[in-house]
Amino acid sequence: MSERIRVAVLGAAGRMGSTVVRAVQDAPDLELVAAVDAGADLAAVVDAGAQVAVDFTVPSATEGNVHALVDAGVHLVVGTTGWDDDSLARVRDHLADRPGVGVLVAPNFALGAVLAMAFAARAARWFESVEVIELHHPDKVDAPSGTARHTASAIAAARAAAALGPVPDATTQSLDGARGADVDGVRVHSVRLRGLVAHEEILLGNAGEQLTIRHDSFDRVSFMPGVLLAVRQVGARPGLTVGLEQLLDLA
Ligand SMILES: NC(=O)C1=CN([C@@H]2O[C@H](COP(=O)(O)OP(=O)(O)OC[C@H]3O[C@@H](n4cnc5c(N)ncnc54)[C@H](O)[C@@H]3O)[C@@H](O)[C@H]2O)C=CC1
Ligand SMILES: O=C(O)C1=N[C@H](C(=O)O)C[C@H](O)C1
Repeated sequence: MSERIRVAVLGAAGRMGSTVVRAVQDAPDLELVAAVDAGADLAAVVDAGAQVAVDFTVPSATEGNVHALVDAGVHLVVGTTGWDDDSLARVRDHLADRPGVGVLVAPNFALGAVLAMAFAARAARWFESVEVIELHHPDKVDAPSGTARHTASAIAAARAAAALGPVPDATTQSLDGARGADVDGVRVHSVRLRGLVAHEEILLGNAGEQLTIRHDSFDRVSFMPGVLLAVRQVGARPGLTVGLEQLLDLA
């Protein structure tokens, strides 16, 4: 058997990080060499000889982790949310000075969620109306979800490419937030409910018909095949890759 990929997990005590630790330990071609959480020195990751680090931390920490480990020549798989065009551009610029290092940032590693986003973007040009609803556990720290932002942006881009006008909406809000957040002209609604894990619905409407695309992650194991795929491939993808769809022939 060829050499195992040496993997570090950042945020290892968290809901996702602890699930990734188990998945890496169970994968015969991967070796867990470091599992760190808040307060740990990232030098431990480098000293352990990690080739790939997986980051499931918090939006306020993830970009700093990425820059520090890119400097050390470690490839990164990032699932933490909070990324925007500016922070992604900073990583892209940094990677231009570190040829050979790869960073993959994906808002959702569940294969069904990635497919739902792709289907929604494909369908968007054929519908007058569209709204996105994301539903999560109440311990989630951010809203809207990274997945919902990514979904809405892709839908907006597809609508723009098809020269569709704005989504019709004659409503005046009598209470702020009643119509959800506006992501590139697409309304996004966030539900937080005990018992949920991670769910998304894309509603597409035309006169007399509705298409609903829904994805449910009932358990965090749903994210693991995508995370492990990214760990295995990121070293062969220098530069910045955004979205697991890039690895699934869906982009
Ligand atoms: N891309 C995807 O498929 C998914 C992404 N997520 C995202 O992953 C992130 C983590 O989610 P959860 O695991 O539910 O959160 P969590 O709160 O359970 O875990 C976060 C962990 O990161 C640790 N942490 C904080 N700062 C750190 C630092 N500087 N270095 C190392 N560890 C640090 C915390 O102590 C905690 O243990 C969120 O942004 C969430 O939206 C969650 C599920 C799937
Ligand atoms: O915090 C979560 O749980 C999740 N976060 C990601 C997001 O914000 O899109 C992915 C998934 O929805 C679970």
